[in-house]
Amino acid sequence: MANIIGLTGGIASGKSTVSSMLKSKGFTIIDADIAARKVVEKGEQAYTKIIEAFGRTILHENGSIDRKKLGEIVFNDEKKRQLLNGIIHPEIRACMLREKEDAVKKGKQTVILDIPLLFENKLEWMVDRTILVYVDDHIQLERLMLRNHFSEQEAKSRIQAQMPLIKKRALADKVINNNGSMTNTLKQLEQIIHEWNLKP
Ligand SMILES: CC(C)(COP(=O)(O)OP(=O)(O)OC[C@H]1O[C@@H](n2cnc3c(N)ncnc32)[C@H](O)[C@@H]1O)[C@@H](O)C(=O)NCCC(=O)NCCS
Ligand SMILES: Nc1ncnc2c1ncn2[C@@H]1O[C@H](COP(=O)(O)OP(=O)(O)OP(=O)(O)O)[C@@H](O)[C@H]1O
Repeated sequence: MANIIGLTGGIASGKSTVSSMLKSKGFTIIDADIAARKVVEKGEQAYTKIIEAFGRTILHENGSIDRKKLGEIVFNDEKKRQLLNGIIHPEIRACMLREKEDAVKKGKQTVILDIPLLFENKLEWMVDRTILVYVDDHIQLERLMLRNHFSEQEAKSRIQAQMPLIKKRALADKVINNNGSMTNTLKQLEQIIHEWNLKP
């Protein structure tokens, strides 16, 4: 039986950083943000539904979805965000479950599902155990502004679209505190791998 681990956190809390560490140890990662990009490629079902719902003004000239434009709309309007979520989330889940099954069939002993909205969307059923990558609010805000070149307002509207990390802490099986150095984060991750006896 493979171990299915849910890796979650908040925007810019450090999930990709932790998932890179896991990848370099040979673990298989299935990333919801990557699935979200695949399922909206030109010609996919969700692509057509998004145009029907949001109009052609959210497209680049080449017909692909302008993520910056769509992001500005949905992170400033909860109803529109829910409209997008309703279109895209079922497709993301189906895509991730297919990839997970493929990995299990290939004999992987552990499969990591990196899902930012795992707790918001009550997706605990998809995984056996959960790891939360946590940071304090002010560090999350700083790192998000720095990484995405967002204004404070832009960063806050994205953070506020998610369940506060402090609430997620209470729901996770393990918490990695990513306030400190990457080395410190790696140490905490290695402790969990050891404790849960995870093998790629
Ligand atoms: C709105 C979109 C086009 C913005 O694209 P952009 O390239 O700027 O951001 P990206 O997709 O890399 O997401 C970055 C982070 O934003 C957060 N986020 C994205 N979508 C949402 C959402 N609907 N609600 C809350 N947080 C979200 C996540 O923490 C994610 O890791 C895109 O995020 C999207 O299609 N979102 C809907 C799908 C979704 O919920 N994805 C999250 C993973 S399930
Ligand atoms: N321990 C750390 N010390 C300093 N900077 C860090 C640390 N961990 C992550 N970062 C930086 O913070 C930013 C956010 O980290 P990362 O991209 O891993 O978060 P994420 O949770 O995957 O974000 P998102 O879900 O929004 O893509 C990145 O620029 C990353 O390099």
